[in-house]
Amino acid sequence: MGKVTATYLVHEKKSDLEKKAEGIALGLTVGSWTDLPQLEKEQLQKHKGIVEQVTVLEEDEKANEYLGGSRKRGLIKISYPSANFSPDLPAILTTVFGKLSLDGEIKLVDLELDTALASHFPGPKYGITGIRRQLGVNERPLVMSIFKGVLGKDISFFKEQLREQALGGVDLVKDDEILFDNPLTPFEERIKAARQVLKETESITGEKTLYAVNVTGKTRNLRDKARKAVELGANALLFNVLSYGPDVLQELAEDKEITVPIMAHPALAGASGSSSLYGIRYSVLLGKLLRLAGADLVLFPSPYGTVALKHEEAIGIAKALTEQSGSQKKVFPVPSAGIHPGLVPQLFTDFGLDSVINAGGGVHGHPDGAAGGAKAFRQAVDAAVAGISLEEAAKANRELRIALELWGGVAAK
Ligand SMILES: CSCCC(=O)C(=O)COP(=O)(O)O
Ligand SMILES: [Mg+2]
Repeated sequence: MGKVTATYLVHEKKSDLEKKAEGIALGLTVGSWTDLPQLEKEQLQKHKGIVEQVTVLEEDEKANEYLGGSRKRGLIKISYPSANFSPDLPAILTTVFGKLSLDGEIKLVDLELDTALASHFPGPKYGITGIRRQLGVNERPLVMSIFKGVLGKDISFFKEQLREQALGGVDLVKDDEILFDNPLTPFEERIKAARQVLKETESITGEKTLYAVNVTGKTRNLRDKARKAVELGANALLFNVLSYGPDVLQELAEDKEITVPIMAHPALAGASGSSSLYGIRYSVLLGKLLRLAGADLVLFPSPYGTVALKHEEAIGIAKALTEQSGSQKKVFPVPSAGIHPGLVPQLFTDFGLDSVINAGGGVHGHPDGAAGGAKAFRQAVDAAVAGISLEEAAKANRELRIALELWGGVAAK
């Protein structure tokens, strides 16, 4: 019989951790157990949660101080039989962390699906290899930029900004996640305009650029909107996955007519992932779950910029996206937020060749404009891959030199 196994970090005031674990395993499955007649116990056996492991950890002084008293701390691992739920993310999440997420100091820190259950989640359609194949770029991290300041501007502004970014040499350009359908830059117009601009820039640079259009609006319209985007020539989609739920992403990712990579934005993730006591660990929320749901690229805050995650958390997300996981394709990690060319060597050290360097302000804020900003990033990436320091590379690369003068450089640790 198949199963899903969840690991929780608990800070427990009252019971010992073994008792707590047994309470969860029963409470989330068959409920009360001990008072039932033998026959009923046997019938329920196949539905009962199993406590797989309880690991007692040292108490955390900071957590105790915050919670106002001593707490037993530990990891509890419980498996839930597949007989209890249908093979979809809403059912799995409700089983392992539905009511439980409301029950005191408990955080979901890992989730493992056995092979039978995982077979219901094909994962990314394209992943790292598929996207590299589309772009014809294999030897370096990709560079992505973000439209900025488009709100209140019309389609000619959008086209000009796209042209600059693409001429500077970025591999992908994405809408900002806060750009929704609007009269000045309507969804379909953006796609058509991008198609025309990127055809022109490719004829100049010889390089392909993907544009990820933000698929937004009511859930009931998303699939048709995404299909229409593809029909109009969109070559990637951006999706605010947590505003809708991972199952909605899965619906888009598995649709046979949606034949372009999907980029997942982490908007709202902090509400579930930022606490050390509650919620869902980022490596599960933005890593495992989004890979299961079929994201081809996942954005998350890097450890360095304006909105920063702890180093181990950012690495944990990237690991969940890229480690071997059955037959699922690997997903591009996109560490983001406040990124400038001076951070590239450190990002390359942390996230490696198979990652995407992504920036908005760090491209548009360049004194030479977005084209200069994009060039500075490409120069920094080439230097990092060649093992040349940014200072050395800046001697021969004007745009990089200007960027370093403005934002500084950070030597990789
Ligand atoms: C919080 S990760 C997503 C990054 C993002 O959407 C963004 O707009 C970053 O812009 P920046 O100017 O900080 O590069
Ligand atoms: Mg943004």
